[in-house]
Amino acid sequence: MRVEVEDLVLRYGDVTALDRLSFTLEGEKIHGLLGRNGSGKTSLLSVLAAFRRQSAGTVRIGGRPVFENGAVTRDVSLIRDAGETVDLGTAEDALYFAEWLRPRWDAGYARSLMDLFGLRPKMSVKAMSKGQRSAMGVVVGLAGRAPLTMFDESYLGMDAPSRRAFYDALLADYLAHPRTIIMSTHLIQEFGPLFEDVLIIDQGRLVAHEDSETLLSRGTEVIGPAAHVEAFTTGLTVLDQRRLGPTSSAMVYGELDEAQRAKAAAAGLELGPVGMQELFIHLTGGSR
Ligand SMILES: Nc1ncnc2c1ncn2[C@@H]1O[C@H](COP(=O)(O)OP(=O)(O)OP(=O)(O)O)[C@@H](O)[C@H]1O
Repeated sequence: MRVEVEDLVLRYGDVTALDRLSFTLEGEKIHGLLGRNGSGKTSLLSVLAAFRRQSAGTVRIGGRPVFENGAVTRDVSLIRDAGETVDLGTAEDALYFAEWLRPRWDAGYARSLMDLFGLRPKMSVKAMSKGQRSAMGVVVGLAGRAPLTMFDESYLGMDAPSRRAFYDALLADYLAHPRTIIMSTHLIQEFGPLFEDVLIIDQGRLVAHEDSETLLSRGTEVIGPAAHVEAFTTGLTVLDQRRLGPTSSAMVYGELDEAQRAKAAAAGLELGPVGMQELFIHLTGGSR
């Protein structure tokens, strides 16, 4: 599902939550949406799902405007952090309601996901714990198979085994039924390996949009004798530096060319990868 966002602005009174965002998502991929608290992730997903109308700019999904357009919103699903179910009735009622709203609903798959997360059909939705509500949301999001499916920190309250189950189920179902998935998360180390493409926003603006491989290739860890590390990294963007006795390690940002790699090898330096989380911290300005 093609998602085109152009000069998107969303204001809440005096607060500009999205500030002229532009990007295009193409093909069926799992996209990671990363940003610090208050950076505008929920605001962006809410506009894509037509829960909110933008203040300015355009949003097209599958080439069509999304707001108040039932033909498009049927194909779009946003699961927010506390799940996406009404507080009335039982889990079974919630599934019935979800099926009614979602044309690609797979009832058998929904039942098997309920089992996976230990949810019983007769459970009252109101009495569910935070993690159970999130799991219920994940069931609705996955079994709905919407061509554009978005999860906004949908795992909140879920324990580590349940999050792992969500990760595995999402990946398996995406491979069996490719679709466009956007997932916002603060758990970058945990969910980062799922992302083929990453969008990073900060204060309502886009600071990076790249495939994960390219993004990761911009960071390198340089390890070796302190004086050699220092000489090698002079003039480079150093994100972080640590020293342990005579050895030092520096994290540098920016792709290294062949000549630089050869120079590092000649100086006895080891070059290694940097994690997505470190790059994210750098791109969004470190501590404020
Ligand atoms: N209903 C609202 N009314 C007024 N301001 C709002 C409203 N919702 C969000 N904001 C503001 O808009 C900005 C973006 O908020 P948003 O919830 O989109 O961020 P987020 O990236 O999802 O944050 P988090 O990671 O903390 O969930 C923030 O400054 C927030 O205070």
